[in-house]
Amino acid sequence: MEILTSAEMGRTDRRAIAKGPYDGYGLMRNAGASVVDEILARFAEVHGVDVLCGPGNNGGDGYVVARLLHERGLDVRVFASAPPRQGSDAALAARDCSVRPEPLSVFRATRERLVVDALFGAGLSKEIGGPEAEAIGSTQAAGCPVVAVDLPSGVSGDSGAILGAAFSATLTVTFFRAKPGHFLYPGRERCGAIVVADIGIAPTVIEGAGIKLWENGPHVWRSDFPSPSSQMHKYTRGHVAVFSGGASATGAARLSARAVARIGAGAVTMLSPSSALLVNAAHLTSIMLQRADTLADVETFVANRRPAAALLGPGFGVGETARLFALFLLGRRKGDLKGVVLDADAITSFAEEPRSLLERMVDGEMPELVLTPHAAEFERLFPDIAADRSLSKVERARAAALQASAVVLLKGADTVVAAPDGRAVINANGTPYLATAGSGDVLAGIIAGLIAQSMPVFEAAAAATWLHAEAGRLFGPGLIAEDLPELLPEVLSGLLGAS
Ligand SMILES: NC(=O)C1=CN([C@@H]2O[C@H](COP(=O)(O)OP(=O)(O)OC[C@H]3O[C@@H](n4cnc5c(N)ncnc54)[C@H](O)[C@@H]3O)[C@@H](O)[C@H]2O)[C@@H](O)CC1
Ligand SMILES: [K+]
Repeated sequence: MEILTSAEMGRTDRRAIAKGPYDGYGLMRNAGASVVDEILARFAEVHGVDVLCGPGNNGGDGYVVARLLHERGLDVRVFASAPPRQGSDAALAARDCSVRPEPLSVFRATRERLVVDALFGAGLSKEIGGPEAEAIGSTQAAGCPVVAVDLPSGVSGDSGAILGAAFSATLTVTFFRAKPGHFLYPGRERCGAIVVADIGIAPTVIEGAGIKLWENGPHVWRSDFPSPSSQMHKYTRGHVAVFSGGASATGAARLSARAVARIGAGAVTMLSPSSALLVNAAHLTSIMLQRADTLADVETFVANRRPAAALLGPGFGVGETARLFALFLLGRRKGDLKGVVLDADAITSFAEEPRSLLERMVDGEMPELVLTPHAAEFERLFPDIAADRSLSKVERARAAALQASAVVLLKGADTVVAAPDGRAVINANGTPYLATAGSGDVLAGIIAGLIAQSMPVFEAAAAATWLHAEAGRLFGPGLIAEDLPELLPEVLSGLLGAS
């Protein structure tokens, strides 16, 4: 489940070759064979295949595919953009392929034939132009199925960015492990279905290689996931403070509070300004309500009731009060308050003076901080990182996490969660139905609820992202944010086993 950058994959290939049993050409033959297996399984009705080969090892994989399909009696044509470098594995693969290559410039896609894209993979180093761009255009116009070898050519394996132009594949077969570009947009939508094929590289080859990026899923955080024991009472199951906005903006915090409760925290207190007490009281049942207008009110509450986690931001309003409350919470000791989740308005409140937030960590004894920005909020808090177009979404989240000594959850269809120590996950189980008002408030509540139950913060944020997306998928069309907390029990049953 690790995700490897191009450089990490290159090192892995070299290490695997050094360890054996496969040499470079052996791995290439396995790679080509795995692509052929997928083609035969999924495109049984196709009789004509056009294999487009680039000059590097991605093209080498293409020659293997062409040879194997030709040996099975399919009508195969090969179009090469340039010959492989002499002495390379790709040159061996081209030598062993009896289909004579034609120049890429004569290639015209037709609707009936399958295109195998083996122009560029991990080695894509500049914008695509010339005959390669024309081949992409012709394929797109024909609307024929496309199987991409390793990556759709034009998609950066490291960032998912499109360099000039890119194929839109029906299927992408990649090798050993997925790459960031398979999960990060816009690359992700160019990949079609993704198959990660075993090409004979032992998983032990990456042990000790310092891989710190994973596809998000229970394998990353399941062992830290809370499960209540019979000795617990409600406060040892975690008490969360959720801050409400004013009288006309209380819904967001109530959505958060509901999610905190549903994810298993033992108790939730809504801290509400006087102006909103009646509105909140009218809508809350098991969730406790406490008046909190001033910092003194919050101080008294925290001292007396000692919440394990706090969530500030949803519907709260942007301004001085949010900054004051946030900095007070972050100034506690970790022994008293495990973590603080700052979302939405609480993030925007620091846009004018981010330093007070980003430099708050004076020692490791302070509460952990989780920031949950969407792209615009991220840009407000981390303008320099957001402006650096050379960084992938994973690198942006990591840089921000390091700068803020916080777990940063950078939202989107490809949400990334990063920790200050460089660990990161990309989430891939989302659904477009999650893009609905209040969805983020629920997510923030799930995170706070898990932190209160003593889950480490990075794992809590990653787990919350995955559970939230599972709930969204479970509901499907017609989803509104109110549905999400109510679906958590079913998602949790699936995760924990209904016992
Ligand atoms: N032993 C290995 O290392 C293995 C590698 N494999 C394949 O090898 C691929 C990586 O091979 P390479 O590192 O040779 O890289 P690629 O084959 O992806 O591309 C490198 C070549 O393309 C040229 N190039 C890059 N961008 C270009 C552009 N925009 N326009 C024109 N030319 C451009 C480069 O100058 C270089 O000649 C993987 O994606 C995978 O498909 C697999 O065969 C498995 C084993
Ligand atoms: K490719």
